[in-house]
Amino acid sequence: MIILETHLPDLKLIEPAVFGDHRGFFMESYNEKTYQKHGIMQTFIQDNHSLSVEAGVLRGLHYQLHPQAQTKLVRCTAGSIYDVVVDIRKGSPTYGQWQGFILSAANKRQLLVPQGFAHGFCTLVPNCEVMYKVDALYSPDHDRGIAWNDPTLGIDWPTSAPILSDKDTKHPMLTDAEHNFIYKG
Ligand SMILES: Cc1cn([C@H]2C[C@H](O)[C@@H](COP(=O)(O)OP(=O)(O)O[C@H]3O[C@@H](C)C(=O)[C@@H](O)[C@H]3O)O2)c(=O)[nH]c1=O
Repeated sequence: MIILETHLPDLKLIEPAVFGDHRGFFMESYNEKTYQKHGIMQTFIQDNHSLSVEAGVLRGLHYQLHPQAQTKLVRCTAGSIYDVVVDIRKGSPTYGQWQGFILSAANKRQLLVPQGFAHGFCTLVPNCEVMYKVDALYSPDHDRGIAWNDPTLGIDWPTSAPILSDKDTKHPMLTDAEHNFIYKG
């Protein structure tokens, strides 16, 4: 397993070890001891799985407030997505900056999205399945979002006319969004 550093502090891109043979492949998608050896100390307590049927489905940008803030370990197990995170930690040297990554069933890359980041993705092909572990339970009362098309963020999404949930059409811009994350350095 290899950890690739990113432009945003604490955000990690992970390339798991994949053992291919004539049958296909085997990989550990999570191993507590191995991940802890690489500094990923979170205790994951919920697994999520979504299917997006069409290309151009955009889910995001989402986060949960403290005390239900979530670290997410995200991967794409079918198809290919453009996965985007935005640093919304007050005092962070990269506050308001975003970075995007292609996660796919083929590249098997995982993104460790720390607490204090808004997260979203856009599907690049039909029938994308995304699976992710989180270290705090889902809490609708703490669930928040930022507009995917906030012009101050300027995210370069693969489409300008995505397929959205009703909820995702109504999020505020970052400057108006409620967020209570502090960058700890
Ligand atoms: C996120 C979530 C949703 N739900 C329910 C609420 C709702 O009825 C239905 C669909 O929820 P949503 O529309 O919020 O699903 P979705 O838009 O896929 O939300 C997800 O988007 C990505 C980008 C993330 O980062 C995730 O943390 C999560 O926010 O599933 C749960 O029961 N548990 C959960 O953990």
